[in-house]
Amino acid sequence: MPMLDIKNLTLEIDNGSTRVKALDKVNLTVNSGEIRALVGESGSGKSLMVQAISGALPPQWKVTADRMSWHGKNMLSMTAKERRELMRRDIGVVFQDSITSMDPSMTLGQQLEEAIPDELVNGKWFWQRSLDRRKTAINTVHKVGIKNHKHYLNAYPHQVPTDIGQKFMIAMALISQPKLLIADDPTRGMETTTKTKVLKLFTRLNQTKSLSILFVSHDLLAIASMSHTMTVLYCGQTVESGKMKHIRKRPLHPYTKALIDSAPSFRADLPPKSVLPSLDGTIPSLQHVPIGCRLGPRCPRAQRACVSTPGVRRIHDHTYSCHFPLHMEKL
Ligand SMILES: Nc1ncnc2c1ncn2[C@@H]1O[C@H](COP(=O)(O)OP(=O)(O)OP(=O)(O)O)[C@@H](O)[C@H]1O
Repeated sequence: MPMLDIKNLTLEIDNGSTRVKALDKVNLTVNSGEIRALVGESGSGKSLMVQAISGALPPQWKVTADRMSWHGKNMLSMTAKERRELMRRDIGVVFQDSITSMDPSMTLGQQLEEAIPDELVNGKWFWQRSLDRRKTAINTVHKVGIKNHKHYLNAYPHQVPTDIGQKFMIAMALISQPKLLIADDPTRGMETTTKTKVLKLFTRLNQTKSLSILFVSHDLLAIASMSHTMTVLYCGQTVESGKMKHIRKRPLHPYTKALIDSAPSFRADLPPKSVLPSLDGTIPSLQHVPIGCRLGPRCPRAQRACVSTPGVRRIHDHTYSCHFPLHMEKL
C-alpha cells in the first residue's frame, strides 16, 4: 500500500465571479522509501498540489478526490486536529519561499526549537529539555549544511541570505523526523555547489533513514539522478507517471517528451549550440483552459479525439493519459 495515495483529486478555485478547475483529476502516489519527482513547467499546478496535500488552502477552495489517503486513512475525512497532527509528525513540507512566512519577531533558533515535537525531547527537568532542544536544533542545521550555527540560529528571518533561508526551511521540515518530506522547489535560488549538497543530503536521508520524498521541481537535471519515480503535470492534469528510468528512456506522452527534449542535460546526442526543441505556445491561464486534453492546442499529435479528456491508461506501473501516445509500437 502506498504511504500517500491520491486518486482523481480536483481543486476548484472560486474567485467570486468565476470558478476554475486548477487541478483536474490528478493522481499521485508516494511509496515508502521512494523519491518521487513531481515535474511540470511553471503554472502546471505543482505548488497547488503541495498545498492540497498539506491542507493549506483557503477554505472557499473546494478539494474533492476519489481517494486521498495516508497509510490507508482518508485524509479528507480527518478532523482539523488530526490533519494538523499528521502534518506535525509524519509529513514535513518545505513550501516555496516559505522563509517569508516565518515569524519576523523570533530568531530562527527559537522557531526551530519550538517546532521539535515534545515527544522527541529528552530530559526530566526544564533546563535539561531546553538544552536537548538546542542540541537537536544545532544537529539539524549542521545536517542541512549550515555550519555557522551560532550566528544563524540567533538571526531573524530577514537577516539571512536566500540560500541559508532555504536550508533553514529544510531543517524546519526535518526536525520532527517526518516519514515523508515534501519539498517544493527546495533548491530555488541556490548556487550550483549548494544545490548539489542539498540534493546529496536528500539522497542520503532517503538511503540511510528511509525518508520518502516528494520532490517538486521543474529542474529535470536536479531531479533525474536522485528520483526513483516521476509524475508529470501539465496545466493541472496528470499526463504521465512511472519509473524515472522508463519515462526518461521512453516517454509515452507528447508533453513529457517535449519536457525531456527541452532539457539540455537530457540530450547528450545534440551537437553543441543546437537549438533545443520546444512546444509552440505557452501554458494557458486557468480561465482559458481547452476542453478535453489541456495540451491539445500545443500538441503535435493532437487530433479530433483530443477534445475529450483521455482516461488513464496503464502499462505495468507506467500510466499515461493520451489518446495518441508515443512509442506504442515498441512496447
Ligand atoms: N492563489 C491563487 N489564486 C488563483 N490562481 C492561482 C493561485 N495560486 C495559483 N494559481 C494558479 O494555479 C495554476 C497553478 O499554479 P502553481 O503555483 O501550482 O504552479 P506551479 O506548477 O507550482 O508553478 P511554479 O513552478 O512556477 O511554482 C496557475 O495557473 C496559477 O496562476
